[in-house]
Amino acid sequence: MSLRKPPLPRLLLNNVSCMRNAQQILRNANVSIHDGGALVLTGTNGSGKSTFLRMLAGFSKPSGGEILWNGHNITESGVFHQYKLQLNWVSLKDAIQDRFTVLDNVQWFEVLEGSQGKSLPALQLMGLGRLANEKSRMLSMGQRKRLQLARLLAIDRPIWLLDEPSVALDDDGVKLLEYIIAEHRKKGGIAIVATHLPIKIEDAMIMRLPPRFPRRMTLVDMLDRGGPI
Ligand SMILES: Nc1ncnc2c1ncn2[C@@H]1O[C@H](COP(=O)(O)OP(=O)(O)OP(=O)(O)O)[C@@H](O)[C@H]1O
Repeated sequence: MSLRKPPLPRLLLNNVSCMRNAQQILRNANVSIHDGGALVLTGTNGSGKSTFLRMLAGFSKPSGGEILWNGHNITESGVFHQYKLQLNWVSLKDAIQDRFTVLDNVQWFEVLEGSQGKSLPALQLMGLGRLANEKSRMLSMGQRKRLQLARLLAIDRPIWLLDEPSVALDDDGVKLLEYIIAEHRKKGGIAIVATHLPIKIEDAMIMRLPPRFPRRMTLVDMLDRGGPI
């Protein structure tokens, strides 16, 4: 009989609670994420998905409990310094400089990371190869999102925090997103995805955040009932 201990989860949320504007978003959550794992956050608009991701990125502290990376609390300054280098973040703010080329907008991040040679292949995979030398202001919303996803590939960090990564993507774009998440996980990477759109992520843990406010009748309900507005 083996007495070997099971491996530590790479990320562990230990009894974590989270507040925003003095309102509870998350209460006593316990989640373990191992290498290759995925967590999908769902919930209505304003339920706190982005807030939760920001907390995981260390931009805010849990109001209770602790977030452990390799068993260490990420809010400790020595740990945070290492932890933040593991993260790759896609948010609705795309940090794209319109006057730079598409390639520059990826390469700049790659250079900061101290690597080279991955930006163009990443853009090609995301279907933007032929636009690489165009100014970024030429890009459509979906193409801007594809550029953000190319950055994920060019920088190649193990923990991906993706806030609504499929917004503005067409069907092919969503398939590419699903593909790169699956490939990232095969290499042992972790994907944490906040979304209210369906994205196929195999064997993902799903965490549904409760609505922050009691639901009142909305315009959509009134239209469904066919009643007067
Ligand atoms: N910059 C901010 N300052 C103060 N409060 C904020 C800020 N951004 C969001 N909030 C509040 O925090 C709550 C959670 O917002 P959050 O953006 O985390 O929700 P979400 O689930 O990601 O929403 P959505 O689906 O609309 O993107 C919201 O109800 C909002 O009122």
